[in-house]
Amino acid sequence: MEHEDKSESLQNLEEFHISEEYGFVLPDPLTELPDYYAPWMNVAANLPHLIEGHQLRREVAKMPLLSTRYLRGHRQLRLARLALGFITMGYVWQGGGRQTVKILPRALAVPYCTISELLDLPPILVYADCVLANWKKRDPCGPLNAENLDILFSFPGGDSNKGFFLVSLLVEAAAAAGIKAIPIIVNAILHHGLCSLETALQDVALSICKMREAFKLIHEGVNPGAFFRSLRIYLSGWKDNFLMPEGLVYEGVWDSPKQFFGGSAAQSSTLQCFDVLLGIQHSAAQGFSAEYLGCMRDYMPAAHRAFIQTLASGPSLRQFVLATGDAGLHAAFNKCVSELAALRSYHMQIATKYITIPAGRCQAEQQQLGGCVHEGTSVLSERGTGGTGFMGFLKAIRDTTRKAQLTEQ
Ligand SMILES: Nc1ccc(Cl)cc1-c1cn[nH]n1
Repeated sequence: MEHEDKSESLQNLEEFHISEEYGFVLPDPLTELPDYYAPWMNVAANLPHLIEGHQLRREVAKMPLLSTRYLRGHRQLRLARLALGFITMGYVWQGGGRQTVKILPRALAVPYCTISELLDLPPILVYADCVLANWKKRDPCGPLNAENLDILFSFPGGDSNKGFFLVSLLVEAAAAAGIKAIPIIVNAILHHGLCSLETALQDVALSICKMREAFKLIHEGVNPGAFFRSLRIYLSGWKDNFLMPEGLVYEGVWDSPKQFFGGSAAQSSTLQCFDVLLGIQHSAAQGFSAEYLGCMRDYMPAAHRAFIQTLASGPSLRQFVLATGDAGLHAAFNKCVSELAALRSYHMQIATKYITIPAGRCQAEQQQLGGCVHEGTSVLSERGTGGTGFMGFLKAIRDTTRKAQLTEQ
């Protein structure tokens, strides 16, 4: 397809399930399903209580095998997937990683895999579930801000769940203005609109700066110990995880166990979108494979994956800016790169506070008291929620981002 055609297809963000106001966030997620699905919704709504009371596995064993035929439309499918995803993670990790299970019962596995196939997403909780679709406004007419938001489902870990998922949501919402500028950028390249291009790049840079500002809310919203000891465990996956070396059997779906990565910020379409826009290509780095980021696209909603792929196959912004030799465009492009690098540096600071430092304390406890509750999950203390060598991963992508600056003309 010629660049012109691609530009046309990128102009209509709605076609890619992207909202001008919310970006990749699912606007106005549903909060209820038809009463037929009450067995799912009741368990998902009471997950922290059921897990802490060691009652979840018993409740799942009682769950009927429900048909997915009464689910209507994208939002009902997303809500059903969200509920089943939370229950699945709770079911697998309720022992904190020490008493893992090998089989997901069919009452969960069959509908979860059916819905996941319809949405072209893996049968494991992903960023698009727990961040992009796990929210509601307290006052529907009110603003999208921390005071007017709540989450739909939680794991054990108290209010830190709400803080973690809602701060991530606000980071994604801050990106909306930058994502909205992408079709303008592509159009400007194809029609040599240098002024509109410079303005659109300034919008992208400002949007990324606002993402970092939103990220700062994590300090008041999330307790490091609650995140490290609890929430993080429930976001873990069963691929490259020594606690579940073979993966998980999805009873009634596949005979052999399957492996899937845990939730990760690498599943954010926003970050991969800005990388593609700016021509930033990440390679292999300590603790994670080069194809990991590519693989994470399979953990994004299909329409968002398609947007990134269409953008990647379009004209190169980097080459265009270089070819113009325009100082204003050069500066605006580099401002986008420096803001993205600053966001990634900040992410490293947050990971240090919420994973590296608590992990060090946990290991010190192990040595002194002979038992840190997470000794069975020590591999995760070296890794982020997505099961990767997380600090090496974060540093590598931050450093690659920094190197993407256009050098002096
Ligand atoms: N913010 C997030 C939100 C959801 C999930 Cl699943 C993962 C993360 C994450 C992991 N590492 N940094 N952020």
